[in-house]
Amino acid sequence: MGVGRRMKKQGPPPPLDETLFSKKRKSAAPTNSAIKKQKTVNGGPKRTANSAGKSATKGGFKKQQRPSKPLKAAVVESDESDEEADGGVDLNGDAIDDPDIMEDELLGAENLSALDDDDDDDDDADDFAMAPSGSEDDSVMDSDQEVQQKGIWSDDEDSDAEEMLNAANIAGLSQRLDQERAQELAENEAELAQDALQTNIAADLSDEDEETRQKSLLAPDLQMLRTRITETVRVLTSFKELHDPERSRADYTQSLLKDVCAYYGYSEFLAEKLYSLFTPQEALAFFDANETPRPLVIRTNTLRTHRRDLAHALINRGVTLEPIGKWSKVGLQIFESQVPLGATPEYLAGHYILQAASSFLPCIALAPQEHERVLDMASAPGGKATYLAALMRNTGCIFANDSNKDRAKGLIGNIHRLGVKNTIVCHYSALEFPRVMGGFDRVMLDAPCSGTGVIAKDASVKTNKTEADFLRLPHLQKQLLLAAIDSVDHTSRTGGYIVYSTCSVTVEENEQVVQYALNKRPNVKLVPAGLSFGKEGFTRFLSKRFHPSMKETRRYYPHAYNVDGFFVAKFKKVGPTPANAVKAQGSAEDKKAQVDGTYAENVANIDQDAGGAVSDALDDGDSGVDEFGGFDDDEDEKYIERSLKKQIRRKGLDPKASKSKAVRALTPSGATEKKSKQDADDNMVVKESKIIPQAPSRNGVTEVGGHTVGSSENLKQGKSNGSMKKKDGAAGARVKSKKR
Ligand SMILES: C[S@@+](CC[C@H](N)C(=O)[O-])C[C@H]1O[C@@H](n2cnc3c(N)ncnc32)[C@H](O)[C@@H]1O
Repeated sequence: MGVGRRMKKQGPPPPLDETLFSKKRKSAAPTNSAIKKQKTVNGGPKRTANSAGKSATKGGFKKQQRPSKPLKAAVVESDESDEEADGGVDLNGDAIDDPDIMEDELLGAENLSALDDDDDDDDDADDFAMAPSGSEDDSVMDSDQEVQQKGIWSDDEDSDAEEMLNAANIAGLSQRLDQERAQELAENEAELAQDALQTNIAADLSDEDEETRQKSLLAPDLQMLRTRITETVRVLTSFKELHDPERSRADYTQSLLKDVCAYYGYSEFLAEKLYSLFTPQEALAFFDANETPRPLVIRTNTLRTHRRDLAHALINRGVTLEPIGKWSKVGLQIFESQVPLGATPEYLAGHYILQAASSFLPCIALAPQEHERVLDMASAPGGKATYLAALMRNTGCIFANDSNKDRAKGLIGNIHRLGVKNTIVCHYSALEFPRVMGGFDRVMLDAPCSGTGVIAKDASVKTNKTEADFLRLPHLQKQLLLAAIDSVDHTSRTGGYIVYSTCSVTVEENEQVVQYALNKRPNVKLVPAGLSFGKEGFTRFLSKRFHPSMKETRRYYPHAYNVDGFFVAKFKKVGPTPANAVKAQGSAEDKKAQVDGTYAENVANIDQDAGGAVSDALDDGDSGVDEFGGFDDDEDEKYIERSLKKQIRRKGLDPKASKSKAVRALTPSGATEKKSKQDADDNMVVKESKIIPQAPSRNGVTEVGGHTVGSSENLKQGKSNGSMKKKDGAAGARVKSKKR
């Protein structure tokens, strides 16, 4: 520890021995020689300050000399000296106003008592020097006296000094003191550095664990991390040529993910999840893009103005802008603005709304027509609902629903400001549709999601999403999507469409949800979203396989299009809702689970319920399954054959040898149908939390992240095989009696 700190911590000076100063006090300022002498005494211990004991001389001297006010006036230039002098005054009973001084005093008092307890301390000399001169301990006095003899002026010196002191040499002296002060500080620094070094040496740097621990305490070297990330990505991209033979791809990937977490601040869990969506190079671009905000975009409200007029008005206010691209006739990208865009007269008059470009996409995909009846299931704060109203030119009727009443208030504000007149706001849980209302021409489900597409807007997503979120959210999304599908009127002359969107890029919240809906509602199919750009949805992801039509869905990434990450899927409802499907939605269990947050735990159970409900509908062979129309028998045949071959292979038989059998299986003979029934039942087991080995489904939608579920194939079987009714006798009976 440096001299300066030691001196501070040594505490307040002892009470003055007035006999030593009585004459000085009366005299004028100390003479130059007196000051010189003092500095000599001060300087000595400073230069040998590395030794703790030696600093005692300095301490003893300083503390005793400072209270002499003339000396202070003439000599004391440094803050430290000031403090110490004041401290001395304070200890003698003067009032303390300066909290720093108070702290010094307290520290000093502590140190004094500590030193009292520690007779063996090297600093004994200090203690003694600091001790009141009236101490009874002779040895203490000796030590103290020695110091005093060095530091205290004699009367002769005093008078010499007085003669020599003048204004000029005070200035010179002051300068020298400054230099000495600077030197002292430098020495202190050096001593501190030395101390720190010694501490490190004592910590045994050779110990690897300790080294790692020390490293982890340091701020990451971002430049080094960045270089390593780039280098690892380079190796992973050309692995064969560039990899170190000692290291596997998994090694490189693990080290890359670790660096990504340190560099960008992701949890390991999320970094891995997002990384798995891309090639290493693209993943890096994605992570980078999440570090910069997307362009600010406004949507022209065509219910109030035209984009050109709005652009002129804003340019006149000092806004630099341009159209966002050919794909939108209403978007304007803002580059610079002299005015707050949320408070311009045009904004207040409802000529535009601040809306991310990617959030236009689901509305363009839904493409509502004038005079239609549209449901926006989760609509607050209304960016999309008000766009739908504009696309419909304020005709027809939009039900803008959101379960969150507070958010619905914001929605109402936007509806008023933008002059929307065809919209009714409600706040049900969307799970309650279509029991609340159904028969819509189109339904928009912009689902609540994890927000992995908008990390640039909300960096907390990097760390606050857990595995439970990716069970809970997809479960809710699946149930909401079934509700959306069931709320549409498949006989709508102009519509019959559902758009599902999220601002997340994870497969769990997108393709898996869509696949679930395809499996549970064979009366819908994916159709082109009508969007001029965007990447195709995954038809396979890791070990998962999705329906080929998944390529009709669209993915948006910040690094690819400079828009928020988004997902859009468009369905066409081609058949009626299964008879018992509505029962599955908004069930008592669903609501309870939603309220008490037990979705994750109940996922398997609830899903089975839902599966049961679907199978109810499927079971009834006579319940007009044909109404589910839109199935392609030829296409199904292909899948059925493939599935049967797989089964044969699993049994250890040669599928080629058994080809005739497999082909026979395609004919609806009783035996094969029974087997098929068994497969269908197996496939109805839906458990998200477990991967259950299952027989493949036979509509081409084989395994979906460990689920296998009912399919169009089941429907046909249900029709031709009355035994399926047994699965839910009650449901079957009910539909049957209705038919009769
Ligand atoms: C992504 S935001 C919707 C944004 C909105 N579509 C827009 O463009 O302004 C998701 C919304 O879903 C709502 N939500 C969550 N769970 C819901 C449920 N069970 N039923 C209805 N709305 C729900 C949330 O309150 C939230 O406002």
